[in-house]
Amino acid sequence: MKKVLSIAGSDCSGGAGVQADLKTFSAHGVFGMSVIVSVVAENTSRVIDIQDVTSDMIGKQIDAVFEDIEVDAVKIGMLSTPECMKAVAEKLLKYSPQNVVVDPVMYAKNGCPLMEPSAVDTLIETIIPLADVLTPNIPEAEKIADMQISTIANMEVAAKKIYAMGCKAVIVKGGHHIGNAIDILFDGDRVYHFETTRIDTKNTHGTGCTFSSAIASNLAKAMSIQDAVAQAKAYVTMAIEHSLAIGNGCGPTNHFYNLYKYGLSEERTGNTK
Ligand SMILES: Nc1ncnc2c1ncn2[C@@H]1O[C@H](COP(=O)(O)OP(=O)(O)OP(=O)(O)O)[C@@H](O)[C@H]1O
Ligand SMILES: Cc1ncc(CO)c(N)n1
Repeated sequence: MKKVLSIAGSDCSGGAGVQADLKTFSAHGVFGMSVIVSVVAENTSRVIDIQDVTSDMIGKQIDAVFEDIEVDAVKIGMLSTPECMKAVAEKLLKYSPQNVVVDPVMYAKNGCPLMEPSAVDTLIETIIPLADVLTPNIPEAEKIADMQISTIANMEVAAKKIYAMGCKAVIVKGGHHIGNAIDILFDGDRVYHFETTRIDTKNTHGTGCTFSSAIASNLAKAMSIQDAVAQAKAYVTMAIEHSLAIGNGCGPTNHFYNLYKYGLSEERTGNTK
């Protein structure tokens, strides 16, 4: 069985962060592992508080995984401060895992900040160059590329600008745009569009975590980046289509529907060892 590690924040309400990542991994038939970088007291409506785990303890969790287990892909989510970023970057440089997907989380769906605004420079310097795939949403791409994005053409320019910062591929996600949900992938060579009709729901808490974890799972199974993104897009679309009206704010994506629909065939899990 392929093994995928999430390095991210904990969402106690279960819709985003490490919890969404582990649910996505299970639905993809890969073995999920987690390094908790921050404990977030949050729900579908608001973020109450953030407690970062110490750099030392972040490092020790990463050591614990890598000294014992072969990791096929890593998904990195919320890193709230430069200290958290440096702790993660140091260990990634040490272990140089394959298939690193970075979701540069800055805000929750309800608009609450999850990253210190001043940490963008450290993100660009230490984390982005380690990413095989970077998955910013539009507000995150605006901050990283330091430009406004209001059109698909702007999304393409931002993807190319961010690619030049040293990651191997960038997907600017269109969840925050109007009209169809269009994601733009730039792999240094070509621009690809992944488009679905927009689903009319407020229950989109954790869509970005779901999407990036699905990409990491697919890369672990040796798919090309293009195929990994195409299948992750299908996965997240279904998870939004069947999203759950849990809580009073933006409800979470639904992983069980995907599980039941596809089942866990040998072909789907990659192998049965
Ligand atoms: N209403 C929607 N209908 C269809 N697809 C959507 C919708 N909202 C988001 N998506 C898709 O979900 C994926 C995640 O994009 P999004 O921009 O929502 O991420 P995000 O803002 O980082 O999510 P979060 O911060 O809540 O984890 C993308 O593939 C995007 O196109
Ligand atoms: C812990 C955590 N990570 C990521 C997100 C983004 O949705 C969130 N709301 N909470």
